[in-house]
Formats: sequence, structure tokens, C-alpha cells
Amino acid sequence: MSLLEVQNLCKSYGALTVTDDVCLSVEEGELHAIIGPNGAGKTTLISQLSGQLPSNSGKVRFNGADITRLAMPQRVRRGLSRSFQITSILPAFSVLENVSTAVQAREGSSFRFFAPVASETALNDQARAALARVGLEGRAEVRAGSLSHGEKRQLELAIALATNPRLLLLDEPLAGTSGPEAERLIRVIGSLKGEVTVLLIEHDMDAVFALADRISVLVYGRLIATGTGEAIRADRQVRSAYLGEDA
Ligand SMILES: Nc1ncnc2c1ncn2[C@@H]1O[C@H](COP(=O)(O)OP(=O)(O)OP(=O)(O)O)[C@@H](O)[C@H]1O
Repeated sequence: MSLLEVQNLCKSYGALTVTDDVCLSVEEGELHAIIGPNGAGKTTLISQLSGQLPSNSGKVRFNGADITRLAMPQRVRRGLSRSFQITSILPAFSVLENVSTAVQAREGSSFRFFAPVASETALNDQARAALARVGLEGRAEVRAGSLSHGEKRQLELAIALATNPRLLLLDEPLAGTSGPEAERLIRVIGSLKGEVTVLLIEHDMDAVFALADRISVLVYGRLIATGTGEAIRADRQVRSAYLGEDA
């Protein structure tokens, strides 16, 4: 049984079909990347899987259960988390507070105003462990707004990891980074392999081919191929539809 099974998933906006009968499986422990040209529907698909966007039809099964109709918080509680974009970081709060607040909110206890000290400590420990996981432990007390762009991307990852996901959905985690910042993020994502199952959308092809166990190619909302990096590079349909080469 695959950890995630997507069956005939569809999403359209009026006459525009953005997710077109997508079938996809993600195995436990793998790092599976989805690539495709701009506007192919990658972000839409991830939003459908995270529960942010309802699907028109099709099924999503996670760990054997049908989660198609579950809202995002319920999916997070089952271990399916999406990393959140920089815009969701609270700049005036410390890096640690950003992680602990997110954990508290997503675990559904944000209204527990009088939390006992012990649970507060547990929360902070969980947050610190996530920060250490992405190499931000030394920045825990710093205001999130003063982090560099690359560090903010590390913080997004820490926030997602702090909920102990079994499957992590990453939407362009390298966006806006380059050089050493990008390399650090690639190392962090690579270090998750085997520990957390990852479904990754990324435009940086070097990163995708270096990190992914399998790659799926989405073009105009349709999955045209799934395979190892080697198989995808050699696929004639992929080369002509996506890489713009003559088949
Ligand atoms: N709310 C919406 N209403 C109408 N059309 C939308 C909506 N959201 C997305 N689309 C359209 O759906 C298509 C897929 O968009 P999506 O952002 O999922 O693609 P993408 O592959 O993630 O693109 P990129 O690589 O540029 O981020 C695009 O044509 C986009 O214009």
C-alpha cells in the first residue's frame, strides 16, 4: 500500500481544467518530485492534497484512509503537512515563537490560554528540535523578520516539520534562493530522506534530479510520466512536451 494514493483527481475553474484526471502514488520514505512548466497546475495539485482547495472529483487516500473530504487541520493531524510560504511567518515574533505558535495552532490547542508550564516546555522542546533539524537552532531568539531570505525558507521547513509529518508537501522550497543558501536548503531536504516522505514541487532542476527518488511530470494538468530521474530524462514525451525538444 502506498502512503499517498491519488485517484483520478480533477479541479477546474469554469471551463479551465487545472487538474486533469491525475493518478499518482507516493511510497513511504520516498522523495517524489513533481515538475512541469509554469501554469501546469503543480501548486493547485498540492493545495488539493493539503486540503486547502476542494477537488471536483477523484479520491485522495492517505495511509489507507479516504481523506478526500477532510479539511486541512484534520489532514495535518493525520500526518499530512504542507510547508507554508514566507508570507505566513510572523515577523515581529521570535523564530522559536513562530514554530511553537504554528504547532499549537495546527494541533488545535491555540485557545488553551492557561497551558500548564510542562506543556509549554514540551511545545518549546518540539519547536527547538524542528529548528535544529533545519540548522536554525542558533537563531531561535531572533526576530523572524530579521532573518535572511534563505533562513526564512529554513523556518518554513521547521514549522512544517514541527508537526511531525509523515508526508511533507513542499511547494518551491528553494524559491528566491541561490548559491550557499540554496545548497543549505538542498542539504536539509536531502537529510529528511528516509525519515519523512516528501512530495516536492521545485523549479530548480539540478535540485530535483539530485534529490528525487522518483519524478512525475505535469503538463496542462495531466501527469504525462512518472519515473526515476534517469527514466524521466530519457522519456521522449517529456523531452518534447516539457523540455521543448524535438521528440
Ligand atoms: N483561483 C483560480 N481561478 C482561476 N484560475 C486559476 C486559479 N488558480 C490557478 N488558476 C490557473 O490554473 C493554472 C495552474 O496554476 P498553478 O498555480 O497550479 O500552476 P503551477 O504549475 O503551480 O505554476 P507555477 O510553476 O508558475 O507556480 C494556471 O493556468 C492558473 O492561471
